Parts: sequence; C-alpha cells; structure tokens
Amino acid sequence: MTAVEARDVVLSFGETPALRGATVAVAPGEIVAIMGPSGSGKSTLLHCLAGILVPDTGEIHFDGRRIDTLNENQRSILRRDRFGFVFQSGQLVPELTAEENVALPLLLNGMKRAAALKEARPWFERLDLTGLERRRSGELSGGQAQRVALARGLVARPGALFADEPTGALDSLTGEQVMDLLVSSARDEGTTVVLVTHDARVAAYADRQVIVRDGKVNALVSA
Ligand SMILES: Nc1ncnc2c1ncn2[C@@H]1O[C@H](COP(=O)(O)OP(=O)(O)OP(=O)(O)O)[C@@H](O)[C@H]1O
Repeated sequence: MTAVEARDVVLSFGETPALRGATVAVAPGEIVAIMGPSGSGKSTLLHCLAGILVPDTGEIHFDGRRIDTLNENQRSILRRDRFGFVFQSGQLVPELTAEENVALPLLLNGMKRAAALKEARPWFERLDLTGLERRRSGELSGGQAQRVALARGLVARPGALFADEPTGALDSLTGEQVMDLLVSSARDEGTTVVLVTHDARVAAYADRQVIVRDGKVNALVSA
C-alpha cells in the first residue's frame, strides 16, 4: 500500500522536458526527501504528486486512488481536503494574524471562525510560537513565519504534506529547527510527507531520500 505515488510520469513545458518517466512510491506515514540538481524536475514532480500539475503521460495515485484523471475542480477539492502545503517563504496572508493564517485551511473547509481558531491555538505551543498568535507576517522572523506556515500545513490533519524547499529562505540553524518540528509533528500525526530540498542536512531528517536527475528518479538512498 502506498500513500502517494507517481508511475512513469512524463511532463514537458512546451519544448522543455521536465519529467521523463519519473516513478516514486511513498508509504503511509513515510517522510521522503526529493533531492537533485537545479532544473532536474524536483518541483515539477512534487507538483504532480500534489495534484497541482497533470502529467502528459503516466499516473499519479493518492491513497489507492488515481488522481491525475480527476478534473481541475475535483483536484482542487482533493488538495483542499486532504493535502497540506508548505512553500519556501512569503506564503502567509499578510493581512491576517498568525492564528488566522493557521486557521485558514479549516475556514476554507467550512469550519466556523471560533472553532477554527480554537483548533489553531494548540499549534502555537507545539511549534514554539506561544505569544505570537496575534502578530501579522511582517512582525515575524523568517523561522517563526515558516513555523506558522507549517502549523497551517498540518492543522487540517492532511493525509499528505507537500513541502517545496521549506527551509530554503532560512539560515541553517533555523532551517534545522523547522525541520525538527516538521518531522516530529508529522510523525505524531502519522502524516505522509514529500519534501523537495537541495540541502543534504535537511534531507537527512527524512526516512528516505530519492534523487531526481534529468527528469527521472534514478537513485535510492536509505537515510
Ligand atoms: N512553468 C514552467 N514553464 C516552463 N518551463 C518550466 C516551468 N517550470 C519548470 N520548467 C522547466 O522544467 C525543468 C524542471 O524544473 P523544476 O522546477 O521541476 O526543477 P527543480 O529540480 O525543482 O529545480 P530547482 O532546484 O532549480 O528549483 C527545468 O528545465 C525548468 O526550466
């Protein structure tokens, strides 16, 4: 049984081939880091796995269900209901407070504001953010903002969390703190995680590392 899987995925942007037959399978609760050179297709693979991009050929599966054949609207509902996302930086809504940002996926799922804020609050203690609930993103450090983004990615208890360079904008110590919290929270929740990073120290937090080269997943390294 796999949680997230790409089978022989091919995708080009016009004349530019990004994926040339990429295959990867992630087990439920597993944390996998996608590594590889710049331009090798890491982000494109992540976006395919997360139902953001649709492959030209090949298949994407989530929880035993094929998702690349869903239409745009169905994929958008799947992303909203089952997936969490953390990107490099700058993805908090600046007009909202930190706790409103964390509550956002719940509000989008139709939860009432008071209930969503109540669900959001324990994440501040869990991610070492106590006291920062009412700050806006401009009043947070990079590491704090990234932990708020992580809380937002996990608050709706997604089946899978997709993270693209989640520590890319942070110094190495702050990046390691964020990874530590990402891995421990995902393990507590049993969340499957797929993350893209070019940083070997970040990848070392994963259960398994896969290397993408020239649009193919061509090496497996046990962590
Ligand atoms: N939206 C796009 N339009 C056109 N070409 C794209 C687009 N996105 C990616 N590409 C191209 O597809 C290839 C793979 O890109 P991708 O972003 O997946 O690589 P990556 O391994 O994540 O790179 P990096 O580590 O530099 O972020 C590259 O040649 C890139 O230029």
